[in-house]
Amino acid sequence: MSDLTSDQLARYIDHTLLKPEATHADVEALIAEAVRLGTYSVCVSPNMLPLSIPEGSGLKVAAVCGFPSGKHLSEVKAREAALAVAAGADEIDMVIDVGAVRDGRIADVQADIQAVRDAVPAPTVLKVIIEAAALDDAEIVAACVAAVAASADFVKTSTGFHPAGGASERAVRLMAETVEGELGVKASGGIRTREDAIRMIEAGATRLGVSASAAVLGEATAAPATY
Ligand SMILES: O=C[C@H](O)COP(=O)(O)O
Repeated sequence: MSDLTSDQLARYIDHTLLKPEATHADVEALIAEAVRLGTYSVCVSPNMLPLSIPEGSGLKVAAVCGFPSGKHLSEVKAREAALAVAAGADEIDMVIDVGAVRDGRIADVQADIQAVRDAVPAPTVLKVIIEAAALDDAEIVAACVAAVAASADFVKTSTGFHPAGGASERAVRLMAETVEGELGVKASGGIRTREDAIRMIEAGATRLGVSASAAVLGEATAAPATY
């Protein structure tokens, strides 16, 4: 994997801007940078949709849902996801109720994911953010099993906003082992360098959520994550 070209690495990346203070001008700049870098998609907050994606660019649009706490009612998440798809989202990155996993209420977690899945069926891609840094190994496995059972398309490590931290190789490896190729694995949160990105892919990530994409693709340097 260390011999991936920057173009190949870019195709793993959801170029992400989820800061509360983001403006429409910031999102326009994100799109322009994504097209220039050749990333797979842009990932934005749902109220920034619809986006003006340059024709012929092939750039996909991802929107988050229940972000960042996951403590929204399932009906609210489902509606939020459906509205985002109606406004042009190809992919939905939803946050689960992390506390429900820690309570052992896995049936509730599965039902929450299923509510969103039912609201945005295929071909919309559904990613399930489990906030792995806030879970122990058994909880990570349980959350991934719930995502598989609810027919999600990806499990995703992190929102990038949790004080416990972002993606770790250990969590990515455990998530990849659990979903056994049935679902994709998205590593996100704290990926700041090409080396970080390659480590995540080698651990089993099939997609990366990155705000510092220019740095990861060798065009700049990024400040380290401050978890
Ligand atoms: O998935 C999205 C994350 O918010 C990206 O986190 P980051 O800003 O640490 O790259």
